[in-house]
Amino acid sequence: MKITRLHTYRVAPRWMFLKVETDEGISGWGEPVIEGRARTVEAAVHEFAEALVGRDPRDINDLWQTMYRSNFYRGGAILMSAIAGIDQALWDIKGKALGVPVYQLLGGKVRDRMKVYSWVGGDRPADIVEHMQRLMEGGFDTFKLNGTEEMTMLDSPRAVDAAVAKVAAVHEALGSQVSFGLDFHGRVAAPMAKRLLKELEPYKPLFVEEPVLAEQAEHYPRLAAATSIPLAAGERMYSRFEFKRVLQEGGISILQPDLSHAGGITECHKIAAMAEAYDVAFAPHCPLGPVALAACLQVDFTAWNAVLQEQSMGIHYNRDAELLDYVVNKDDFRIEGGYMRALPLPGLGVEIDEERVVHASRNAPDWRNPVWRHLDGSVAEW
Ligand SMILES: O=C(O)C(=O)C[C@@H](O)[C@H](O)CO
Ligand SMILES: [Mg+2]
Repeated sequence: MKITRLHTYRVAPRWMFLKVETDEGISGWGEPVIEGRARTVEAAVHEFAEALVGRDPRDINDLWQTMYRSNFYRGGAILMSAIAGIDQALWDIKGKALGVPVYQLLGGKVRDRMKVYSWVGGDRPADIVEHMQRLMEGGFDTFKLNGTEEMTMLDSPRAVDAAVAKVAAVHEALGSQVSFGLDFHGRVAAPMAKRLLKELEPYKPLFVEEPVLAEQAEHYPRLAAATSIPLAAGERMYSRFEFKRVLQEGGISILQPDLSHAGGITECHKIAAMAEAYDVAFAPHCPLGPVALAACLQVDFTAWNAVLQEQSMGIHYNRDAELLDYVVNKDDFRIEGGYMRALPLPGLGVEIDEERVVHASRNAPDWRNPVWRHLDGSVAEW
């Protein structure tokens, strides 16, 4: 079997799909994208394509190592996202060629269903309790929300109180009916993170995500020593070689690699195993589309330490298109009691509506993340 062509399709809301075609009529889908830099990742995918066309797509390990190591300058968000989407498509092809879902190729399932959570509250957390109550009717009991809005490096007790008050309102209204993670989203500097974590302790958040920016990872152990709240991170780390340092230094209890940013199934399956060796949980980041989610689930069902899966249905980023819009069988991602089942079809297990993808790619938006500013006019972490 040989790879013949790679097609990329940028689509709303801010995703990109990759279709890898072969000379045997089997095609595989991937989702290589960095939110806000889709065109840059697209260029990287097509540069990788130069060395992929003509190769056997089933040689996944050699293709992964070659894509990674053939670049003197390697790693990082763009190249690892391009490799991630290509890797997903290669696994999709291999599973389809063998007639089995990817989780079978990774050794089979360790669980019957996978716990998922939903975002609430948007960029500036609001109407959180009502939003959670609506989603609880659909079976969700686990959520994630942004922990703060803009926060300066030395913000006022008033700003801390405002952030904590939103969480206190959830705790007062819903108590132990729900679990929720708080995403600090890298908006908080270390001094403020320490104060916020202390003030949030009484409300027992399930975890605090990106308590500081990934480039401030040396603070994770110090922050963890000051709180009982499990700390989570990973969406802005892109390979085993970054995650190994976080595991060695400690402080992070939940690793959240993104299967469309951290090298794909091949890499994240290894990251999950590394995390397990350090007694660290695995909870893939996935605010993206159906191919990314399918790839996550394939790994989730084979990783004993997989605890939670993010999915983007209803997320505040999904303007103009939703997760199921590009999926033929909407039932693929059915949520029952807050859980998803394994995808039984061969490959990644999801059938992409190619006609819908091609149509949507004709007027794809160039999504950019907001640029926030503090009151003094300086740029704020979004
Ligand atoms: O889902 C999450 O945990 C996020 O932090 C959202 C962020 O990753 C945006 O997708 C960036 O554009
Ligand atoms: Mg996040």
